[in-house]
Amino acid sequence: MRILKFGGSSVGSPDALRRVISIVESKQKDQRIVVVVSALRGITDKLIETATLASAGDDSFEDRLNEIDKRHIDTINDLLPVSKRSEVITSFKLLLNELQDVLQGVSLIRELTKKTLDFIVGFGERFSAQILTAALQNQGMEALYTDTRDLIKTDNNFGSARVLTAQTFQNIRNYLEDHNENIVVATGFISSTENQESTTLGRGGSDYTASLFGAALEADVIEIWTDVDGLMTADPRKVKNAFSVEHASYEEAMELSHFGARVIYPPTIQPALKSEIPILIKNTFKPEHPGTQIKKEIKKKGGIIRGLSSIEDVALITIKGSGMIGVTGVASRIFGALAARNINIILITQSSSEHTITLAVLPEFAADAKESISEEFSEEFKADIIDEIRVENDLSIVAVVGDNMRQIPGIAGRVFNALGRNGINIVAIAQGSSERNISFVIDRNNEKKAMNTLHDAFFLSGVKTMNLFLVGVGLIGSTLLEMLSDHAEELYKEYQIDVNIKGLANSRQMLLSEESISLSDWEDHLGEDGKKTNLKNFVEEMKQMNLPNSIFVDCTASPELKSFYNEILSESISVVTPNKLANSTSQELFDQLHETAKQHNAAYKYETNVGAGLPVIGTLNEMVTTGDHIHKIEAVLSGTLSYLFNSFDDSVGFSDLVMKAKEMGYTEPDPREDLNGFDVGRKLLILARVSGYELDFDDIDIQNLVPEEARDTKDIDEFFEKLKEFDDEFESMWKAAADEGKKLCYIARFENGNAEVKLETIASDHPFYNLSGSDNILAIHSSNYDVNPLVIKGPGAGAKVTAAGIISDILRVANTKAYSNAGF
Ligand SMILES: NC(=O)c1ccc[n+]([C@@H]2O[C@H](COP(=O)([O-])OP(=O)(O)OC[C@H]3O[C@@H](n4cnc5c(N)ncnc54)[C@H](O)[C@@H]3O)[C@@H](O)[C@H]2O)c1
Ligand SMILES: N[C@@H](CCO)C(=O)O
Ligand code: NA
Repeated sequence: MRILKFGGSSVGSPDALRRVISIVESKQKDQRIVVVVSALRGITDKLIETATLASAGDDSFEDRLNEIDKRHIDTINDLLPVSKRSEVITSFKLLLNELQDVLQGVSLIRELTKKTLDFIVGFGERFSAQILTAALQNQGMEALYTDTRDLIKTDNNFGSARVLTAQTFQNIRNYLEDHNENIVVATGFISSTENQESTTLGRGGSDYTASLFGAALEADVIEIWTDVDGLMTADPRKVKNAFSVEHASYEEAMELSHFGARVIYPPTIQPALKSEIPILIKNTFKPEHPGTQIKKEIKKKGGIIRGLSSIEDVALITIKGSGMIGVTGVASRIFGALAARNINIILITQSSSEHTITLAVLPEFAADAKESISEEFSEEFKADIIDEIRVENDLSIVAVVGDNMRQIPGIAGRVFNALGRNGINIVAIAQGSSERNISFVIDRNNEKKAMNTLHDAFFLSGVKTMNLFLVGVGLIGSTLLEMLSDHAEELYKEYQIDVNIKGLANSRQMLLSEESISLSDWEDHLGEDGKKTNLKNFVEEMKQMNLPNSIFVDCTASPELKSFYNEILSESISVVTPNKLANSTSQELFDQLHETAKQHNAAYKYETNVGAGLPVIGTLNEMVTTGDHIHKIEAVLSGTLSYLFNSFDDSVGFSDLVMKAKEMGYTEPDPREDLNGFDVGRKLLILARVSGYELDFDDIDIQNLVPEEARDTKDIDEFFEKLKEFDDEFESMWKAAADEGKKLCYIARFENGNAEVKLETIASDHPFYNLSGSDNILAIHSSNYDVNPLVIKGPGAGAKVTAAGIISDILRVANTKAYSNAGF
């Protein structure tokens, strides 16, 4: 014996119904089956709406009724050949007339009791079961229409009646004995009292019906057919990466359902659980998918955590008082007081000192709950044993669920570590008494973020989803996007990192999107869907999106962005930047950004500030944190200037060479920044600060190579024109050096707190003499590198090397930030 239950979506359209028919056909061949059906999708709601309109005396309830009529007639016409229609249409119309009479009555007396509403909504299942029965018969199957109000008996708690199980089970067994049909088509959701008054089984009622049949008939399995692949690891509307689990225990399924997983509701499992009948969740639209099997004992495989669930909106009530210490029965008195008002406690925690008890309830019960507790403890209030009962709103509960959690220590630690790394503050924690769940209360606006963070941490076997917000899509920014696109697969395979672009901006337009922005046609997307750029709004929207593992990338050369970094880092959003301006203004800002990053578990990475992709900042950091002392740094830090002096000969003018450097992507957007030594000065300043020295830009002695007359040129074109006039001057400078077998070299030097950047003439025995192309070189003298300095050398400018350096920073953030799933 097998029970099959089809929910509203499975009988939502004639096409869906045809699928149901073929599933039923394949199952009934070698055994008897019970098919439980819900109303056609949307019909239950429509019936409620119709009844409500009628009770308000609004005649438009007739229109709704006509819609209900048409929907069913259309379904019948679509499913059955003309010759078979009249019989089922006749019985449908009879039912519809009955419904119309009741509605008319409701409309006349302007009153809709729960009892009447139960009677009215029950029509949905009666309609659908009749139609399905006729359609199965039409395919040559032996199907029997069954009105379950004759079998399932309840008390008279209309709206959500309690089942009288013994009598119900007996009725079901007798019924199946008295009939021979191979397929029993039963109306889900509906039942009746012993006086034959219609009742309904409440939320998830049709599942309950199926479960009752299963238990009564000791079925081999209860199959719940729906429109998803089974019980999911999390609500897929909240967690994009959620997937269906193959197995779950009854308890796990209930814990997950308790917190709102919509596939199955707790009471519906009870009868099956008691009789240990397996439940199979299947997808009507993908019958080949294995779905989820729910049974008593599940093999201890497939992870510790079964799933995550959440309640989006709860209120927290905290009862505080020193007098509660050691007083027994406080908790049970609270339970009693709330139970007396039918208030369900979702979660309860007690601080270890027992000074406070915190409990969560649905927000609509908060005021009532506070009142009932105040009344219960009025004496204690007077005696100052209890000082305060506080209500907090706009909170969510997230629960991590899994049977195996009991045996494995440290799950709670992992949970809170992952949340902490994403700046999610926890208001209260409770380990369920079953030890199958750890629940915690957080701000409501962090719910989705927390779910995604934990899902990544526990289910994605190491895959880290990084969310990027990129401002600046010029040379470096667009090269970064191109490289991310080219290497996406590799990043995923080799590093288990999934990079998603969630925001883009240039100086004109900006675009933020919950859907990841395509790496291949971001340009069109930004152009077509972008809004006018406003950095404040960009940052605000990014914060609102509140995604886990977010990184803000500044690929502009603009001084504007640095003022947002601190705010961004305080939101636990990491910052990765090739833009040097934040680190090279005040020492105060430099210190503040590092401090904020530390405080909020965010990363602040700027390896490409110096030497593009060369590992300069990382190396210095490593040296300093391992206790080394940096004494002196001597370096060539400008890719542009290195290139200019390495490539100079008499075949090309200096200004043309600068133009070439710009075309090669070595220069700053404004090449005057390279030639005036500011770019190098900034880099030296950053190196000194990273080495632990306090220094300001003004402390650096900088030699400006831009001729006086070309400094205040109004734009870059005019600058190049002016610069041309000095080609001869630069050439003779170069010639003078070359004649002596020497080279020009723009050197940055930091020693004993003194910093200078200037053009020098170096001989062939100088270690910097053999540089080529855009090479940078650094000689770092420290306590550990005493005799010979540590030398770092290589290409120090260019779009590709810089973008690669930014990707390395992103990988570093991913590795420190997203909590990987290694070992679980
Ligand atoms: N070229 C290199 O080798 C190299 C190496 C290391 C670091 N960098 C740094 O990379 C950064 C980017 O350089 P680039 O050559 O790509 O510059 P670019 O001029 O080509 O691009 C800058 C981008 O930033 C945008 N932008 C500018 N101001 C903005 C604002 N206020 N708001 C929003 N968007 C704004 C522009 O629209 C453009 O998309 C610079 O800070 C540079 O110092 C470059
Ligand atoms: N304009 C810079 C880019 C690297 O920061 C240079 O030439 O070195
Ligand atoms: Na670097």
